[in-house]
Amino acid sequence: MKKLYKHKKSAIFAYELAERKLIIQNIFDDNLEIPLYDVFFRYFPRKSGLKIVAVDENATDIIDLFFQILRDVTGKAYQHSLADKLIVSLDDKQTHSETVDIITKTDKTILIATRNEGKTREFKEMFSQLGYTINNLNDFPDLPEVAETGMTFEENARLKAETIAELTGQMVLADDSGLMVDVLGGLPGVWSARFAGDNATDAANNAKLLHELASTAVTPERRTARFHTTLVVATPERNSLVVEGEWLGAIATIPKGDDGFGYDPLFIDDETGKTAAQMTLAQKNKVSHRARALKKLLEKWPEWLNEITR
Ligand SMILES: O=c1[nH]c(=O)c2ncn([C@@H]3O[C@H](COP(=O)(O)OP(=O)(O)OP(=O)(O)O)[C@@H](O)[C@H]3O)c2[nH]1
Ligand SMILES: [Mg+2]
Repeated sequence: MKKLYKHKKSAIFAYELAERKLIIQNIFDDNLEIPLYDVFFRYFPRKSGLKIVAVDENATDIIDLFFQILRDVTGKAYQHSLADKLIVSLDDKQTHSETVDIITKTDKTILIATRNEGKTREFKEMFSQLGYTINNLNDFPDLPEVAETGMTFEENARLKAETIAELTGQMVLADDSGLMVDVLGGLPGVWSARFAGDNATDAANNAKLLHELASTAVTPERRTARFHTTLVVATPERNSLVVEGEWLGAIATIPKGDDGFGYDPLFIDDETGKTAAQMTLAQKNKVSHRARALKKLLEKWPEWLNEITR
């Protein structure tokens, strides 16, 4: 996509001015480019006038921003005023007078259907850059435990997201994830949290993993593994949005590093040779299975959100 515009103050970029449709994107960090659903709007003429969908931003700010972009992109000094109608003028002549239908969503909180504080910390860091506050199920002690009875990551992520969305009436994001070790035929997989038994600690799961690999006399080349995440976003009234992400690596022979959670001290990143627990939160959030899945989610988000607001 051709980059048309760089906003002077914010890290906002405009792409693709085709069919009178403008998509604004933001830069998530150095590597990840995502549609910024937070400053997302669509501009398309309809019989009844112009429809602008502004999500999670003040609608008039978005309109001001739109005209600033229009001026920069066209090089023309468009002016506008917004009262009952949106009036657009160029060189003191009125060029447009249209009724405006503005839909603004201001809820900047996302409920993550998890009790895992390690996952939550990662989501908080990723979403804070988009101005979102994250809650998890530990903030809602009255909500019931959702049993992970599925045989796949998607089934479990759907169970968590869709059950909690039904119960709360809110938009809910769920993550089902796990470690898949090749020589163990993909185990612990969906059973990663329970590998050493129900309510197992991270230390017990790690010890069990090392034991399994030791007993099969696994050579270093045969210790390949991947982390997998399936994310599901659900609302009571829509089909859920499902994406996944994977991170390739290998299992260490001894734990290394103090950061992260779960199997992080044993998971060696293919690219850097560091364990996930030797990375800072910001480093892990650039390459992890969860970050990759979230990037895909944010790419699909505007279109999916637009279906909801119709
Ligand atoms: O070292 C790790 N770094 C990670 O980045 C990671 N992501 C997932 N995992 C492991 O996989 C289980 C998920 O199981 P899971 O998706 O059912 O989550 P969970 O039961 O812990 O919480 P909830 O979200 O279900 O409430 C977790 O407990 C961890 O053992 C990870 N380990
Ligand atoms: Mg779980």
